[in-house]
Amino acid sequence: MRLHRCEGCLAACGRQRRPAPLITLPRTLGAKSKILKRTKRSTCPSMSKSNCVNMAEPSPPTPPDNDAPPMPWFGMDIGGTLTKLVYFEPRETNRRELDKETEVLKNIRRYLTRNSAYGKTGRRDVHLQMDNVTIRGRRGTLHFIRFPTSEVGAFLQLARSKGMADLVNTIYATGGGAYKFEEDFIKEVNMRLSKMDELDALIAGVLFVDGMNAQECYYWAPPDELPVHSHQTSAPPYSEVALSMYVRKPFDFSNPYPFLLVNVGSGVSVLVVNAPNDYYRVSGTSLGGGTFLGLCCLLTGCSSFEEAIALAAAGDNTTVDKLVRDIYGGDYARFGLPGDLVASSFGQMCSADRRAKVSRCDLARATLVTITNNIGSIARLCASNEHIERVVFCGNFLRVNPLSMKLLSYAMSYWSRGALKALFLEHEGYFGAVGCLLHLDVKHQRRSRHSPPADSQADRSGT
Ligand SMILES: Nc1ncnc2c1ncn2[C@@H]1O[C@H](COP(=O)(O)OP(=O)(O)OP(=O)(O)O)[C@@H](O)[C@H]1O
Ligand SMILES: CC(C)(CO)[C@@H](O)C(=O)NCCC(=O)O
Repeated sequence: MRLHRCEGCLAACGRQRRPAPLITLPRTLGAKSKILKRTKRSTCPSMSKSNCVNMAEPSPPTPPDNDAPPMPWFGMDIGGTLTKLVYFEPRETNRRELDKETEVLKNIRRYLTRNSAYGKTGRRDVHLQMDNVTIRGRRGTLHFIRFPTSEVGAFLQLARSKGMADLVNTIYATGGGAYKFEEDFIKEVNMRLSKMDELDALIAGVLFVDGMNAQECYYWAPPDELPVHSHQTSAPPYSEVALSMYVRKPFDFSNPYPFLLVNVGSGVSVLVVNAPNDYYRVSGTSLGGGTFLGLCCLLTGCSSFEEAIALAAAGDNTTVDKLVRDIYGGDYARFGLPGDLVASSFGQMCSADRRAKVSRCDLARATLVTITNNIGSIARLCASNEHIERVVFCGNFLRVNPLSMKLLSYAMSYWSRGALKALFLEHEGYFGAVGCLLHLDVKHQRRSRHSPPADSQADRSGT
């Protein structure tokens, strides 16, 4: 069993990560989520606590699937900032593959699974690895790899040097980069990109991963779980002191609909999800993770997301922002605006004196708070317009960023007087790539079995 490492988590959570239970990928996306939901609630014995412990027991052998697409299986999400690659490593090699398995395939597997860093910027998120996943009757491990999209050229060179191009002629890809870099893939490594819509892939990935990992969905709350607006503490409820008390708790997402999905990537998309194949994009904002990082680089001279987050964690936004009390001298009680609330983000920075005194950490913190609160406000308005109570935040902006998660949790709860719940997902920014990997299954199936087109958004996507 792997010990969960909550990267960047302020509190060392030290909880044990359970191996993912055995799930069979169903035939269509529509059926898939229904089956996953049913499985998670009742029919899959491995989902119960005792059975999850039993996952260490030997599982039945994987049935041979002569119809499966050839290995290696990848799903790729080429986003505005980061490219995410999900690799399925089969546990056993079937007879057909034993005959056929080339040195190249073995080398690729070894290279991907024995390293956690690739070149200068590629990283495998080992703590997110999912063991004992079953896709198309094949049991194996999902590996999660990311690199900056600006390094796609280096990735293509690596793919060529590892001989991947000789083995794989089609990569299943999503995200804007699947369109933008299509010709580069053909020119550089003679690989075709089979494209899937990024929001279809995102939802398919969220439902699949949540179905496999009982601990996927969680929330942050004060230890006593009292609604945040009823707290009577000396410190403002959104201060460092109050937020540092928040603890992470698992949330049972087995009955998810409807929910609002807020994907905070470079930009932000807000989706209303009513059912696996019934969703729409209700809103979005260009003020997202890319804005946070871009502004932080400009204002502080930092050069990485991790550095920006570390600066923000050590900063104080009240030296940068203008608070209600800076304007009113206290609360604006008539309309319920506490004195500690930010009245104007960066509102102090018009003063030359204050600019001279401000620190890099404070600037990073104010940038984080500004972007996070804006996303929170948009999400809250969308949720109340759509009469939705559960707001699920995902995307890599939340990576190693518990501060934003806690701020969002506080804001959702406070401004809705406890009606809205902010939820988070462990595999943050990888769902699009997972959705793509599943699409590989659906597409191959359709090609090989001549089955009628599945009634799913994924199947209507521009592939
Ligand atoms: N190592 C990192 N390098 C750069 N940005 C990072 C990193 N880790 C987290 N981030 C944050 O994640 C954001 C990108 O998130 P994500 O990968 O979900 O979106 P994307 O797919 O690149 O963008 P979009 O969906 O808008 O095309 C960045 O803008 C940044 O705020
Ligand atoms: C353009 C996408 C969908 C690319 O992932 C994303 O960055 C986004 O949703 N941006 C916000 C665009 C808007 O203002 O609605």
